[in-house]
Amino acid sequence: MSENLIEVRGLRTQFGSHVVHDGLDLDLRRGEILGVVGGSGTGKSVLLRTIVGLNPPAAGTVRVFGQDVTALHGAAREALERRWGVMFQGGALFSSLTVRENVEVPLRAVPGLSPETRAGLAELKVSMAGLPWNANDKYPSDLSGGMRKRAGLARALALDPEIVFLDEPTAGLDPIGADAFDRLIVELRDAMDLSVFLVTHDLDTLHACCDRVAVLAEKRVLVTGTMAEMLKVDHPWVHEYFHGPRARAAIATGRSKE
Ligand SMILES: Nc1ncnc2c1ncn2[C@@H]1O[C@H](COP(=O)(O)OP(=O)(O)OP(=O)(O)O)[C@@H](O)[C@H]1O
Repeated sequence: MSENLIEVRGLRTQFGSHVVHDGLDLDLRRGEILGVVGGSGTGKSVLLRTIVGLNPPAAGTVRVFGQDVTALHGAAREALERRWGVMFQGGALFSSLTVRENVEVPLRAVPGLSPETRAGLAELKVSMAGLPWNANDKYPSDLSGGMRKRAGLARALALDPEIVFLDEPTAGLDPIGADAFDRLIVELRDAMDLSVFLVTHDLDTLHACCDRVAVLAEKRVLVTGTMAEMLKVDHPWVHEYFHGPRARAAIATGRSKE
């Protein structure tokens, strides 16, 4: 059985009296691309933010690489954070920095890197994210939405992470751009031995990339499994999502892993 890099157990998250998650369990296995889906507002982004320690849970445990995220502080916490990269929705780039400088931000935490080495490493990640050489000196405002997402991905890869968190990477992309991004995710997973936590609404992405899917509903992970297993789940939202017209269109494109 493969090792779990992330283990969430009995998670409760809430804002005031608004309970977002209650009794949520989730695993991310080493080497897999896990798609996290659910209706709008079911707490996919909050779950991502909670796992990376940006949102303290009200109850439950979040273990990443076997360590309790909420219990670590200082240097131990920073060391853990260096083992993952996050691509937030919209890229979350610094608008006053060029693409290269944005990717250099996480590298500044690495002691002993000369400015030239840091710039070289950043340029390598920009290239791995599929951006042309001349993108390095551009500002986020000079880039298309798809290029901004690739720049956000390059920054997430800056420290050679073991886990990458992607929040709706294909949202807002045209179908060709989204297709290319899906392929890039799989290529990078294979090339860099990544494990990927991927929040998405995009059924094409689930078909093209994901080894397993976790469905958020009723404040928890209602079901986890392969796409084939999702088709057999007898729950109204899950059935509608995986059998609706968009699901049929995604299957018809023939990009399915299976
Ligand atoms: N900082 C916050 N303060 C208060 N409520 C919040 C905060 N962040 C998120 N929420 C609420 O938590 C719920 C889940 O939000 P979240 O963004 O995780 O949903 P989502 O499943 O990612 O939605 P979508 O698919 O629309 O992006 C929403 O009702 C949202 O309003």
